[in-house]
Amino acid sequence: MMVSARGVNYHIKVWNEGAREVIVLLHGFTGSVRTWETVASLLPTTLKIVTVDLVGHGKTDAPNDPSSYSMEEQIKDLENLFEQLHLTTFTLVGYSMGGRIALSYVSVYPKRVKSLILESTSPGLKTEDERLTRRLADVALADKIEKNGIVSFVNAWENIPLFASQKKLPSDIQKAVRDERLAQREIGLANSLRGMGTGVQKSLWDELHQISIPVQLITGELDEKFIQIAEEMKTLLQNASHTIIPGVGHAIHVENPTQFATIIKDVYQIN
Ligand SMILES: C=C(O[C@H]1C=C[C@H](C(=O)CCC(=O)O)[C@@H](C(=O)O)[C@@H]1O)C(=O)O
Repeated sequence: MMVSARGVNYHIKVWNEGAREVIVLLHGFTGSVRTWETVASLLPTTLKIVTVDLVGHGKTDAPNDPSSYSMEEQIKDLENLFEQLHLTTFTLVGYSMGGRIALSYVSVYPKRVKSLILESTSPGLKTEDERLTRRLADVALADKIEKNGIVSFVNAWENIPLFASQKKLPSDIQKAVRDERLAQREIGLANSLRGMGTGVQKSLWDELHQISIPVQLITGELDEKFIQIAEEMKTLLQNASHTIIPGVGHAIHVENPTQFATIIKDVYQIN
């Protein structure tokens, strides 16, 4: 379905519409609702699964103005969408960029979220120096995406060290990830980096202690950088656990969807 917020038309996919318990899943950079198809197929029909193509991604509009992609505008849109969809309470799941958005959403709009599951993500960067350096890198990448096109970008992106562990996956799974990325629009990815890249968003490190709901931090054993980030986040959050999934890297839901689905089912005490 398409739902409009602030004049941005969002594509939303829902499984099990009539179910009572609700979970909302937010994909990462270069992702879409397709990200969650395998995990959704492993979850029970008693769980309503709501997935959103974030601004500039999937079938959601990709505005030309980078300011439409700010974290503040994205979480405001999500609140608008959740209101329109009558989602009163749910568990919110975010992968990577989607995790940064989930954390940002909860920090501003806490009332709907019963618990958080954060996969391979961060609360932003602590210092202005780090943010400036990252902003420059992300803007350069954004310009490169627009100059060289989506195929060139995906060829490079799928080969960054963060995704090395995905090379051992079956070719059909690797192809599904690649096809999902190739289906993106250059303007959408470029403006996503410019508007809500890791270096653009404000740091939430000093706000983590205010989050009282249960937070499950999940990282892959092969993803050292985000293991360390999760370990530090855990010390600052009021009610957090950190699970390291053996033998996988950054995209746990891609590399071990069964384990990822089990973590979700455990939240709802579903066997
Ligand atoms: C490379 C780094 O940061 C990027 C990596 C992961 C994030 C993401 O959402 C990627 C999802 C995917 O392609 O599977 C992305 C983000 O948070 O926006 C980061 O730009 C890094 O080393 O931090």
